[in-house]
Amino acid sequence: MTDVLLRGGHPWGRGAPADILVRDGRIHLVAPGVEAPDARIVDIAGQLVLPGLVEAHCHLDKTLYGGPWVPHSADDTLAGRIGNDLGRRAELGVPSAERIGALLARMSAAGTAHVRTHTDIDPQVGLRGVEAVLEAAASAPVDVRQVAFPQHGVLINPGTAELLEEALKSGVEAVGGLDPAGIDRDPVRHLDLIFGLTERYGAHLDLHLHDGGSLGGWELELITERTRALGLGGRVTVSHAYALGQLDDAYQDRLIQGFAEAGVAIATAAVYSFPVPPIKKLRAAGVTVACGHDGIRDLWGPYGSGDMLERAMHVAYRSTFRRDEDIELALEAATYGGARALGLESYGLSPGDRADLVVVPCGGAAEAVVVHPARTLVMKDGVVLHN
Ligand SMILES: Nc1ccnc(=O)[nH]1
Repeated sequence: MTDVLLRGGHPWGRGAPADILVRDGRIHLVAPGVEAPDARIVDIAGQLVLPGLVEAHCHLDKTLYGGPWVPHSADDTLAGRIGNDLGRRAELGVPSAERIGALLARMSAAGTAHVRTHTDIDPQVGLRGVEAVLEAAASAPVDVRQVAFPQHGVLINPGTAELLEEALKSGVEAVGGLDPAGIDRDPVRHLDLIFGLTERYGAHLDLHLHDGGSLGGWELELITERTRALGLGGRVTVSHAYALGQLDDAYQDRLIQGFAEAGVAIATAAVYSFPVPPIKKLRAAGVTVACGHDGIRDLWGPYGSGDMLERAMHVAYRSTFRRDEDIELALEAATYGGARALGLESYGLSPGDRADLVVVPCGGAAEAVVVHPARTLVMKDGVVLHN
């Protein structure tokens, strides 16, 4: 593999420009004035270099991306969306490895290097979604990790718990959950079940929590307690966590302190009208914050482009961030935060890290988020994919 020398860019966070020499899929050297006569040289003077973007919450298996436009047909309730999804997915050919592949290609072109996707598991679809994602991921220049996701409930949907376990046995790396109270009606049993699977299979856990207000707050307490008691810090993520943004400051602060101590991460998609979790407070307390698109052009909603810089803009905008240092927090969620939530190793812009890189014609992080211009260069494991 030929060495690649990215000349004159600004690696994010370094301040001064530096050349980046890439060798054998890794960052070999980051320094000014690197000489590498045998390397392929790419001049990126004055441009910003970011580590590969991390899509930490999406639903690849549900996507209609790459196919004809499908007008949105669900009503405006969670139950309505779930019912519409169940009723129409077969007719629309969901899950489709071809559609998933089209979306992964788009994500990669926009600089996404790592994806965590929640794949529906239920007695009707079985593990077909898992298989479709695996098939598409096998030929995509993106690392894809799946969450076995009980979209249609666990306790209320007999056979689902067994399928979750089967998915973990087959190598799916994380187990999911869904509104232990609002959907499954028994939060303690739901959480004990999915935490039990997490522990038994050495898995990660990433749970959807739409339940709002004090009910959601109480569920966040139960999640924190279990994470702490089982020593699963760093392996547990709560996705959405709308409740966090709805609670009073004192309760919010208590929950956030608990996440920091127990090692619970928060993933947000900054969706529609629900409050975004308080990212500044979470980060100030040392809690990992990740972000993602949620559904991209599927039966749950028509939006989403696959571009994580654009998604970071939505996160920043919905967080009412205006200052550069605040907007940068959204980019942090789309990069290092996501990497921590997913447990990625060798992620970053230092020698020894995997050479997953994105270059944008911007002076800094905030501009990259707000403008999210076309990518100058995308590199995955040392291979230039797009330049
Ligand atoms: N926001 C969501 C997307 C898909 N499934 C869910 O349960 N929630």
